[in-house]
Amino acid sequence: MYKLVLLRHGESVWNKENRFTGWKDVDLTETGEQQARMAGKLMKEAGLEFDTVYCSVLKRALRTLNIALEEMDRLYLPVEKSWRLNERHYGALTGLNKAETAEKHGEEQVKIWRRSFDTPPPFVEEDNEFFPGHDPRYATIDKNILPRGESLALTIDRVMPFWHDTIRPSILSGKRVLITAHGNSLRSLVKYLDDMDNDSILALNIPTGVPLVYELDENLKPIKSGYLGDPEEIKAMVDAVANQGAKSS
Ligand SMILES: O=C(O)[C@@H](CO)OP(=O)(O)O
Repeated sequence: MYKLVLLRHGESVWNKENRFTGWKDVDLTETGEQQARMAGKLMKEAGLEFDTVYCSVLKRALRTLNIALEEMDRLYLPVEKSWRLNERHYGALTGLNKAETAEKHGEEQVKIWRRSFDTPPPFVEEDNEFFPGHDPRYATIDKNILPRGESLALTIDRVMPFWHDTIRPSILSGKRVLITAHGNSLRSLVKYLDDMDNDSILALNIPTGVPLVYELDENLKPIKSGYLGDPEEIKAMVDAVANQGAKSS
């Protein structure tokens, strides 16, 4: 039996401002830092140990990871960072307020953009500030594979090679793995692990800063999974994520 822990970053500045974030590299809020500390505390109390960690290259995930590892006194653990674990790229929606976008385009359209399986947001052109080709951290990646906007399906297409080539072999070699990433890159992994169909993934919302622990069999099929922490609080956090696309009035 293998254990795998998935951790979404704590609340970010743009989560708080209810803005489509994607690849914009925003920092944690104070609440986000507290959530990261709590995540570390819960993992420590649960007796979880890790041999290696995988994280996106965005600071909200990296800082969440560092705070949680500090809480566990495990800052020394090796961390492999990959752009493939980044949040899905929100294209031309990046930076827009989700409630205002719902006022303008309707809640249904915002739900389609946020949660449908394969409808991408409008793409950005290469001269747009949110095209990742301008960011030095992506300088070694072929411009043609850098996203200009992604549906969940497109996100899955770039997350899963990292799972198959790197994370899966690492787990199968006996390493205890923590993955710190984002709402939609983690939804991609959960969809795969739990073998969810394209409709049921629509309803899946992952709360910020709450460790999700999987027990996996020898073929990495889930035996069981669950969040660490108070179930009622977690439910409220999940509902809050789902409701981010509601009109404010
Ligand atoms: O804005 C984003 O990048 C993501 C995560 O915060 O939002 P959503 O839950 O709407 O996909």
